[in-house]
Parts: sequence; C-alpha cells; structure tokens
Amino acid sequence: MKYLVHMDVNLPAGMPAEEAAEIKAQEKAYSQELQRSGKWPEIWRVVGEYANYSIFDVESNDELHGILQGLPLFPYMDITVVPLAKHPSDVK
Ligand SMILES: O=C(O)C[C@H]1C=CC(=O)O1
Repeated sequence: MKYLVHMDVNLPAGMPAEEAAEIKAQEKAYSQELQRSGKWPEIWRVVGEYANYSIFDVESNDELHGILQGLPLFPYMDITVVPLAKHPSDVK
C-alpha cells in the first residue's frame, strides 16, 4: 500500500542547538534505514520550507502509523497522510 505523506517540522524556538542537532541526526538515521528497506522509497524537500513530501510503501495503515510515531521528530511535526490507489490511466 502506498501513501503520500507531508511532514511539516516545527522545532521549538528555545530548543538548544545541540539537542536539535541530536534529534536531527537520529531522524536521519531512522529515515535512511527505512529508505534502504524499501518502505520509504521517496523523500523530497519542499522548497523554502522545513517540510517534506514522502512516499511510503508499507503493508497496512497500522504499519505506517507505527513508522510515523517512531520518527524522532514526530513530537515536532504536523503530518498529513494521503492513501494512494492505482490510477486507471497508469501504463505501468
Ligand atoms: O528534514 C525533514 O524533512 C524531516 C525528517 C524527515 C526525514 C529526515 O531525515 O528528517
């Protein structure tokens, strides 16, 4: 099952720089492990924003929910999820 996910990150202005850097490093490792597994095949930066659009390819709503809840930046994100179905005009 494929999903389009929008993640909008809002770190608190008062968060110490070292703490922010540590969470971002954890997030990067978590994300890259999932990318290598094939569950997170695409991630794109939104130009001019601390936000991304990502494609997830997972087995279920519950699996995606668990992955998103496990994001180290999850407490600081607004997330929207769009479930995707195959388009009838897709030639693949
Ligand atoms: O930078 C972001 O868009 C937030 C987050 C998602 C993956 C990652 O490494 O950081």
